Parts: sequence; structure tokens; C-alpha cells
Amino acid sequence: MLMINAYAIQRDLNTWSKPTEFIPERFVDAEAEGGKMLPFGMGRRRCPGEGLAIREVGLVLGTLIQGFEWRRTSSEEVDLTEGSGITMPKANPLEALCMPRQIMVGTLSKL
Ligand code: HEM
Repeated sequence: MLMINAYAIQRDLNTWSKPTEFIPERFVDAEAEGGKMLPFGMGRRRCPGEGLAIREVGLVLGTLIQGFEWRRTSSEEVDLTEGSGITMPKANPLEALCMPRQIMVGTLSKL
């Protein structure tokens, strides 16, 4: 079995500028730097659910943003420290406040 170290590859300073910084713009264009990211693996055993996953993530995130107002629980930045584990969990769980957007209250109350 061949396993690649995606964690190290995706932090390689020869490939990424400021690899540990949150710069979502690098993923806007598949030709840009973000096109080098490997969240679904590579080769014959590459994740077959990639197409579904990409659509699902966009749909879920869009729905949460459309339906709710989101706030941090304090004025401090969200702690993005990495925990240990295969799926790279956060060290500390994310806590956030959410309120239904006024325009969505009618729809949400019917669910
Ligand atoms: C954000 C969501 C997802 C991520 C980040 C992800 C990531 C991965 C990765 C990294 C692998 C290993 C690839 C390799 O060995 O090179 C994998 C394998 C796999 N994924 Fe996903 N995946 C996601 C969602 C899904 C979904 C939605 C499905 C199915 C509906 C799925 C089905 C599979 C299967 C069956 C394999 C094993 C493929 C094989 O061993 O031949 N994944 N996935």
C-alpha cells in the first residue's frame, strides 16, 4: 500500500504561499494555488464520492448561511488549533450562536 503525506504536501512552502493562513481566495480558480489541494486523495483509489461531497458541502453551508445569522460566542477569534486524529479534528469544539433569519422564520417553523 502506498500512502502519501497529504498533510505535509499541503503545507509545503515550495508549493503554497503562507500555507497555514486562511486565504479562501486561493481556491476560487482551479488553475490557482488551491487547485493543488488533495482533499479527496489521488489515483485509482481517489474518493469516488468527490462530486457528491462538493455539492453537499456547498448546499449545506449555503443553507446554514441562508437560514441563520451566525455570531461568535465572544469577541475573540475562533480557535482553529488542530487536534490529533486521522480526520484532523479541531482541538476545541466550535461554539457559535445562531438565530433564524427573520425572512426564514415562517419556513423554519413549518418544519
Ligand atoms: C468532504 C467529503 C469527503 C472527503 C474529504 C473525502 C475524502 C476521501 C479520501 C481522502 C479518500 C481516500 C482516497 C485515497 O485513498 O487516495 C476517500 C475514499 C473514499 N471515499 Fe470519500 N470523501 C468525502 C466524501 C465521500 C462521499 C460523500 C462518499 C460516498 C457517497 C465517499 C466515498 C468514498 C469511498 C467509497 C472511498 C474509498 C475508495 C477506494 O478505496 O477505492 N466519500 N475519501
